[in-house]
Amino acid sequence: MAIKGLFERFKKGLARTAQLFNFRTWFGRKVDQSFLDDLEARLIQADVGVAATTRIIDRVREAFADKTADENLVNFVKGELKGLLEDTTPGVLATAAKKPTVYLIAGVNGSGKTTSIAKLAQRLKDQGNTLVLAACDTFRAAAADQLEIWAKRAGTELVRGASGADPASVAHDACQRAVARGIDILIVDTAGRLHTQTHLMRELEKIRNVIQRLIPGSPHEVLLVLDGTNGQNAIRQAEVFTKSIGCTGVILTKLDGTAKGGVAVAVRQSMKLPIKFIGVGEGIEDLQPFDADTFVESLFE
Ligand SMILES: Nc1nc2c(ncn2[C@@H]2O[C@H](COP(=O)(O)OP(=O)(O)OP(=O)(O)O)[C@@H](O)[C@H]2O)c(=O)[nH]1
Repeated sequence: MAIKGLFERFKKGLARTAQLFNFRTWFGRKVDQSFLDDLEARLIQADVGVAATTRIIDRVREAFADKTADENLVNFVKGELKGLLEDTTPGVLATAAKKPTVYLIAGVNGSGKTTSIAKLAQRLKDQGNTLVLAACDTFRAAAADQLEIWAKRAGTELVRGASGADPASVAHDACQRAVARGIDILIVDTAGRLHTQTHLMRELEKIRNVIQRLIPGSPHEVLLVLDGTNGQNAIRQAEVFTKSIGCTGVILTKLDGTAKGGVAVAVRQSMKLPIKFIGVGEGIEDLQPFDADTFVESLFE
């Protein structure tokens, strides 16, 4: 997508968070303690996180104490946010030297996991890849049904098990099928809720081990889907999942429904996980490669 189109989409999707970054009304104010307190409150409200907020406030104090707030200050804050996001390669996912490439997708129920997989599958298919989707949430038949609908729509194959089947066995079948058919990419959906967290994490580890055994060097990405509207709670989820299955990146969803879009900074800072994609709407085209520059610029529009 052209940069302008991407920018417009980000801008529309991030409009609620952007309301908090409308600092132009503050132009002409003196950068004193009261100004810094107001700036701090906005950053915290946007869920940028305490550590990142403190750093930004300290840096603004250093550079602008007793000056007058103007465009330079806005550009300075933009620069700080971009720096904290440490973006490297927007939306780029690792690929296998020898196919299939495997992406394992995790996240709690309702985070937007299935929808994100559908959007990602469509994107990868449009790029000319062949795909297999594996529905490893065998506890909730509805989850596999939903994925099946999306798979049909995207014209990709789906592997699913009987209700209550061992999720690792579904992963096993999907790996075998992907290898046998010379498929480019296998995307593995997993359950997000079991009766205990320990059980859930153990199941995820088991799936991961099966994939690793059948397709050496995989999974090439373990993507954690986090609901942006959860703000700081998303960080806690990220900690639990990362500890258990070692995530490599994040898909941050539902940023269009929240003023807490600053959580992208908090996730990047506290978890050191790159944000690969963001969800800025329910449409299939609303999963966009995360780009720190575009993200920050659209917050200040
Ligand atoms: N506004 C908005 N809605 C989204 C976005 N991503 C997902 N959703 C919606 O969030 C709801 C939950 O998404 P699912 O994909 O079903 O979530 P899940 O994590 O797979 O949850 P289960 O299906 O319960 O396992 C759906 O109504 C999606 O349309 C987004 O970026 N923006």
